[in-house]
Amino acid sequence: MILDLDIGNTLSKWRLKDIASSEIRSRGAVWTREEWRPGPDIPDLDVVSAVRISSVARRAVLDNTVALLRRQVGAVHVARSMPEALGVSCGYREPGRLGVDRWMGALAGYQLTGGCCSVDCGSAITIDFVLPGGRHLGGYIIPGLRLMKESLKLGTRNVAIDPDSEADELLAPGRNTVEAVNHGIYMAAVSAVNRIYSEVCDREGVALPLLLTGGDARVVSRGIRVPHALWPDMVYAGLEASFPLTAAERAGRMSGAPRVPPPVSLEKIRAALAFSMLL
Ligand SMILES: Nc1ncnc2c1ncn2[C@@H]1O[C@H](COP(=O)(O)OP(=O)(O)O)[C@@H](O)[C@H]1O
Ligand SMILES: CC(C)(COP(=O)(O)O)[C@@H](O)C(=O)NCCC(=O)O
Ligand SMILES: [K+]
Repeated sequence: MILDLDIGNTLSKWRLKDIASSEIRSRGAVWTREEWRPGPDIPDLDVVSAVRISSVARRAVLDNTVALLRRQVGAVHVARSMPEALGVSCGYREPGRLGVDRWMGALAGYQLTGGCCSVDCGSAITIDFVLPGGRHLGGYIIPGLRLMKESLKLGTRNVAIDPDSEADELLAPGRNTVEAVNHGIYMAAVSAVNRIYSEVCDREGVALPLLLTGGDARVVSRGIRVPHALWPDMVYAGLEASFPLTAAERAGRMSGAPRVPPPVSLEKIRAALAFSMLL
């Protein structure tokens, strides 16, 4: 089995993938802050022959995890942000400083679409752009939904936004503190994504496919006006592309890759942008 780890600042997600069939056998998540105690939510390492890790957690967390795994697993692959990989050139002046999750998303997104905007809605919401031809432009980082909520210190942090709530409900003015906070942070997030996407497509003169991933992607997706696709396993797909271990991966087929709707025309994006600037 292959153990894939996506270690974020909030949650450490894992999944077990069968090498022969390329099937995802099980998955789980543990809080990144906590020690990894053996338990139902930790994978059984005895069946694991290879591990692939994307980590943005503190260096110590990664080093401990790798040391623990290396004692029990033959091959441990640690992803790093690079100046260039799989046809993508990194837009950061210091490529090693780009979050590995963002780099994995850029690689997977480019492999699937040939150029895209990739949005990861996690502890932070990151928005990256890779142009057709593989030039990564760099991107944007804004606080994630939970961080925005906590920063308000209004004691509302444990009320998550229901991903299935009607989008227009979230547009309405809140009529109590929880609603006011949830509607406010939702509007902040979706307004930023819609505007950043439009501005960059306008500046670069190309309407890019839009991909969303991360724990809050479903909530944010409800407010994204332009056609887009949800890809929960997008960071994992970057690991598959970087360290292909199964026949399907070597054939460039990434697990859970969504059908990506064609973007609206550049003219429409520009018209909407101009209109929104008038308001
Ligand atoms: N099972 C879950 N437990 C806690 N938070 C979750 C869960 N599923 C989704 N979320 C939401 O997703 C966010 C974490 O998303 P994730 O992409 O895993 O973050 P990161 O990669 O930064 O650790 C949380 O802040 C929360 O809003
Ligand atoms: C911005 C991030 C914290 C987002 O991580 P996440 O929300 O997935 O936990 C992560 O990509 C990171 O640590 N980046 C390093 C700084 C940078 O990308 O510029
Ligand atoms: K993430």
